[in-house]
Amino acid sequence: MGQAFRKLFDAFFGNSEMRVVMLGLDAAGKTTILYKLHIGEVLSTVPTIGFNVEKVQYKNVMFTVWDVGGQEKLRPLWRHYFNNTDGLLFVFKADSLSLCRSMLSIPWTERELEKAKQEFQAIIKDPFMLHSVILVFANKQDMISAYRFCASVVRASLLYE
Ligand SMILES: Nc1nc2c(ncn2[C@@H]2O[C@H](COP(=O)(O)OP(=O)(O)OP(=O)(O)O)[C@@H](O)[C@H]2O)c(=O)[nH]1
Ligand SMILES: [Mg+2]
Repeated sequence: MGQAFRKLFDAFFGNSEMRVVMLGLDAAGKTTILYKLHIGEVLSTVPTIGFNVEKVQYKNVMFTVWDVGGQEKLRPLWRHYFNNTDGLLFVFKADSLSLCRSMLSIPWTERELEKAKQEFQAIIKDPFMLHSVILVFANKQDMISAYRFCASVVRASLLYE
């Protein structure tokens, strides 16, 4: 996880203040990531109603990171966070079980991944987001267990795409 954030942060390097908005479907892990970045610990979370915002210092850059609730009823509010945003961190659940279900065409997870893709595409088409740096973060990859082989096949095909 650290490497991916380091790359995002390096892309910004040279500026002193940056605004990042973190979006993704509910339970993707956004708030967990926010506090891991902020205090270096994994805290227990509750679903975000509204937003959390924290400042994260990396080298000479101060990032203001907005973590916005991802529940369906809250998604129409995402666009209010787009203005003046330098970076988008889009988080989706890439635990192996979800990916394997998707690969094996089990409908519930397919819809979830498809929904995440649709939401992501809508965000990056918004005029306020056209010049934002984007990082898409495949979270929950620690949840592998028996699905390891299936997951690596899915990951390989995602990378290929
Ligand atoms: N195994 C595992 N669990 C994770 C990971 N990241 C988050 N979780 C768990 O997933 C659940 C949801 O995490 P949150 O950070 O609250 O999710 P969120 O994206 O902020 O959800 P909303 O606020 O509803 O949009 C929590 O129980 C977390 O502990 C991860 O990388 N691995
Ligand atoms: Mg949250």
